[in-house]
Amino acid sequence: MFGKITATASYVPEQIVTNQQLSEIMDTSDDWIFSRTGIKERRISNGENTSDLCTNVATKLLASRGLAPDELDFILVATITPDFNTPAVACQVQGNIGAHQAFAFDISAACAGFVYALSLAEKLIRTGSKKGLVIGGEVLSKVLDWEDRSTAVLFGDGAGGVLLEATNHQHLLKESLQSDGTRGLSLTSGFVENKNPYGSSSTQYSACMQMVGREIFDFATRDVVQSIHAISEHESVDYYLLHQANSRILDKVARKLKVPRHKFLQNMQFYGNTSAASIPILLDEEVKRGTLSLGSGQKVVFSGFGGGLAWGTMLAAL
Ligand SMILES: O=C(O)C1CCN(c2ccc(-c3cc(CO)ccc3Cl)cn2)CC1
Repeated sequence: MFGKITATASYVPEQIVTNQQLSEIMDTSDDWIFSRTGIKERRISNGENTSDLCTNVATKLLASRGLAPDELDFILVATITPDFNTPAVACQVQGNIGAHQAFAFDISAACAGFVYALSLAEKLIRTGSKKGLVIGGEVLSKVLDWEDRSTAVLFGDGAGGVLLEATNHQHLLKESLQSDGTRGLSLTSGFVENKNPYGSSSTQYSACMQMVGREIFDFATRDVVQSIHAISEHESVDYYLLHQANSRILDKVARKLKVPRHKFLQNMQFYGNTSAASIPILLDEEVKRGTLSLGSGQKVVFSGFGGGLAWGTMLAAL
C-alpha cells in the first residue's frame, strides 16, 4: 500500500501583526521588510500554544473526511516550538481529539520537518498503517528575540497538515532527505543552559532564535536547488511548494532551475516564515482556492529547508 493525501487543513492565530506595527517597536520599516523578504504581515499568537494550533488542524482534517478520531493509526507533528519537551505535541493532540488507537510523536527537522514527517508517514502506511495525520505547527513568536530586528521580522505562528490514507497507487513518487550538522550553528533556537549545582553553567548559546542569514540564504540557493533539480528533472511539474522563508529565494531558485516563477506558489506575504508549518499552510490554501486539487494527479514538488541544517524534497502526484 501507498500513502495518499486525502485532506488538507490549516489554522493560524487570529492576531495579525503588520510590518508597520513592528516598525513601531523596533528599528525597521515596512519597505525594508517587504523589499528584502516579501513579507507584509504575520500571525502572532495571543494565548495559543503549538498544541492548540495543531489540535485545530487535526479537528479540521477529521471533519473534512467525516472520520472518527479512533480511526487514526498515527499522528506525526513536525515542530521546533513544542509546548513541552515532553509530552510531545503529537501526544497532546492525540489526547485532545481522543484518537485512542493512534501512536503519536514529534519530529524536529525545523523547516524541513513537514517533508521529513510526510516521508516517514508514507513508510508507516507501506508497513501496515491505514490512516494518519501529518501536521507542521509552530509558535515561533515565543522563541524570537523581539529586540533583534534581523530575526523578529521574519517569522510567524501557524499550523497546517494533511490526512494520509492507504491506497493501491503510489502518489508520493520521489524523495530526498538530507542533513548537514557541520553547518548547524548557522540557525539555532532553544538552547537550554545547564544550571546544575555540580557543573559550571556556561551560557554558550541563546534560547532565542539566532540565524546567520547569509549562510542560510546561500544554503537555500545552492544545496536546496540541487535537491529540487535531482527530484524534478525529466518530470513535468505543475507547481512547486517551497518553504516560505523569503520571496527572493523563490525568485533565485526559479531562475536557477529555469522554471517560470508563477509555478512557485507563495503566501509568505501574509504569514512570514512559519518553519515546519509553511508548506502545509500553503498547500491547504492553494487547495481551498482551487489552484491544486486532491485526486487530480497534478504533479507538485514539496521542498523544506532550514535548521539542522536539514532539507527535504518530495515529488507527489495529488
Ligand atoms: O536581505 C537581508 O538583509 C536579509 C538577509 C537574510 N534573510 C533571510 C535569510 C535566510 C532566510 C531563511 C530562513 C530559514 C529558516 O526557516 C530557511 C531558509 C531561509 Cl532562505 C530568510 N531570510 C532575510 C533578509
